[in-house]
Amino acid sequence: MATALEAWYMDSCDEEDQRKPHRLNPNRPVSLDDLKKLGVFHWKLNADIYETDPELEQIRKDQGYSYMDIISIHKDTLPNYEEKLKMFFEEHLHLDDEIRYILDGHAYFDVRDKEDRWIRIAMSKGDLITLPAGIYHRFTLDENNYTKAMRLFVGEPVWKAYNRPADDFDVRQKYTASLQGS
Ligand SMILES: CSCCC(=O)/C(O)=C/O
Ligand SMILES: [Fe+2]
Repeated sequence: MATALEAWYMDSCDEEDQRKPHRLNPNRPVSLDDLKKLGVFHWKLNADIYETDPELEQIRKDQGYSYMDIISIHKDTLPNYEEKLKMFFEEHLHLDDEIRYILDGHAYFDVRDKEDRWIRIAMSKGDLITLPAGIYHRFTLDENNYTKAMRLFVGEPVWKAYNRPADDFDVRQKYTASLQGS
């Protein structure tokens, strides 16, 4: 039985290990509907059949995700592992949507809500998530220190990240405008 995606408001993790859950006490869960209001969408798929999965094929067709590759994030497989993890955890935005499908292992995506508070999204095998262009976010492994993820993209991929502050980009202004009234 697939477990639902879990997300929660974070405590401050300034000094402490970023890989810990960093829940508030008491926990303050965030629903899939709350995430949708921020432009964050989720699908649960069967990652055991990702190479032939018709559901994944349909999503790629519907959303125009023409590009895909697979990244394995582990100290033994990812060149410049420490440096990359540090970079992924810097608060940033992209000019395009970020689309990631977890094929194995675990990871956290943190996104800012409308009031600039951090929400932590726990990703595990079978979770496909899309973060909208212009949202401030960051990424980390959890305490298992491993994930394998499919990266999807519309057209030729652009991985460039703009660290905060990046408020002058059109994409950021469009994103914040899209939150008004949501
Ligand atoms: C799971 S892919 C590595 C993380 C990444 O590419 C990114 O932009 C995180 O925000
Ligand atoms: Fe990113």
